[in-house]
Amino acid sequence: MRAVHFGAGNIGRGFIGLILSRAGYEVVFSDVNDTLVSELRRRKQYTVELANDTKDTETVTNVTAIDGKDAAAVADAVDHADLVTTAVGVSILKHIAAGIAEGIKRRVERGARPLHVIACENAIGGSAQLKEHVFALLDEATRAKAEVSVYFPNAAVDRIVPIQHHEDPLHVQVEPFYEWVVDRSQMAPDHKEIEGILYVQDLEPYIERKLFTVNTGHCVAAYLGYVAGYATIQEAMKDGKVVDSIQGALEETGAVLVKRFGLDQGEHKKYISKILDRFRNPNLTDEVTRVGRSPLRKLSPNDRLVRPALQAQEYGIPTDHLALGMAAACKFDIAEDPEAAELQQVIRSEGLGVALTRYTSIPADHPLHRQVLEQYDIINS
Ligand SMILES: NC(=O)c1ccc[n+]([C@@H]2O[C@H](COP(=O)([O-])OP(=O)(O)OC[C@H]3O[C@@H](n4cnc5c(N)ncnc54)[C@H](O)[C@@H]3O)[C@@H](O)[C@H]2O)c1
Ligand SMILES: O=P(O)(O)OC[C@@H](O)[C@@H](O)[C@H](O)[C@H](O)CO
Repeated sequence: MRAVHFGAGNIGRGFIGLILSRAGYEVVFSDVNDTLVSELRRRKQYTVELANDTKDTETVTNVTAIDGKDAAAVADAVDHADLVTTAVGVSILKHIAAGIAEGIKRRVERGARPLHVIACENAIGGSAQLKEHVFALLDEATRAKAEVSVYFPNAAVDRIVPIQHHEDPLHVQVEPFYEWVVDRSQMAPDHKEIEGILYVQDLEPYIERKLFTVNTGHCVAAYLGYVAGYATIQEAMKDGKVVDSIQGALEETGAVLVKRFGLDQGEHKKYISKILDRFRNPNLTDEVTRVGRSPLRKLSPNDRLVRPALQAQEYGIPTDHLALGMAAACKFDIAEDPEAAELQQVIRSEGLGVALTRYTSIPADHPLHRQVLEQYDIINS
């Protein structure tokens, strides 16, 4: 069994590759980072260390890599894969679509077995987005055949994996917790189950609970942490004021989630508290620049701040803390982050109100828009 995984980065090596290798797959990573590719090809294994007191370490074996820039190699790998997964970043999905499309074309021509393609990105409908990019590149006849032989089940993935700073470029330190949930209703009827994946009939509550709790809380920690001058999430979590704001934001998203999905309030409270403990993990060093990265994506209408805030507004649930998170995102001034640089440039040249409407799609006359401007003024005062 061979899995082709796009993205040999932090979550690719530290989570997806590990689970697939444990389940008996040969894992072929496709990446554009030459060092990662050549080291994976040479050593065919790497180590994953848990961020616990005993630093438990596991060797992940039966792995190799191909150069993601080599279109022929990528298409060939997809053609001969039993499973395709990705963890490249949702905005990169369009760049890997051509290789996947070419591989699918060849599979369809030779009548290959059904294939699952699972995007393991932080987004609602990540695999569906990838499917759209891929199918746009197929001719009508191939599309019709792929429609019944290539499945793109959506997924939710949860494991905190910071930027790595080790001498060994393949070694990766991860938090002990993990959760990988896949939408069974979008899979081939006779699909094989992989140990380590939770298959569910309806992914919506899982992905929204994850994105609007773990990722909402995380980005509020990163943006407020940045504003307060902290370099890491762990430092920010020692500031009671920052923690109160995260807690407030998660109470707001929590009220939405409880209402939307009928979650048990007490259970959800425990879920929030477990997540705050994960952020505090003293064995991790997770930079606010990583967790806050790509603020335009994080401020986009379907992402972790705006979507739950708009839902909260509809339900009459307060949104002060989510608005504070959005305002703090607008203060995230990291020159090396192209989205942060763009946001700052637009705020400087056209003003916060214009920037906010452009990137969040919140109309200027919406109460949430006003609330974000107010919170921004409070931060500045
Ligand atoms: N790190 C985490 O804690 C975490 C947890 C859950 C989900 N995620 C999600 O997983 C995805 C990856 O995040 P990450 O933290 O591992 O990022 P990362 O930057 O460590 O890894 C991304 C990898 O993709 C590679 N890549 C870029 N363009 C490519 C291309 N065209 N073809 C093949 N590979 C390409 C990069 O070289 C890099 O190695 C994101 O969507 C992120 O939201 C991350
Ligand atoms: O990967 P992003 O940029 O969508 O979000 C940054 C972090 O919040 C994220 O990577 C978390 O560490 C992860 O989602 C935990 O499961």
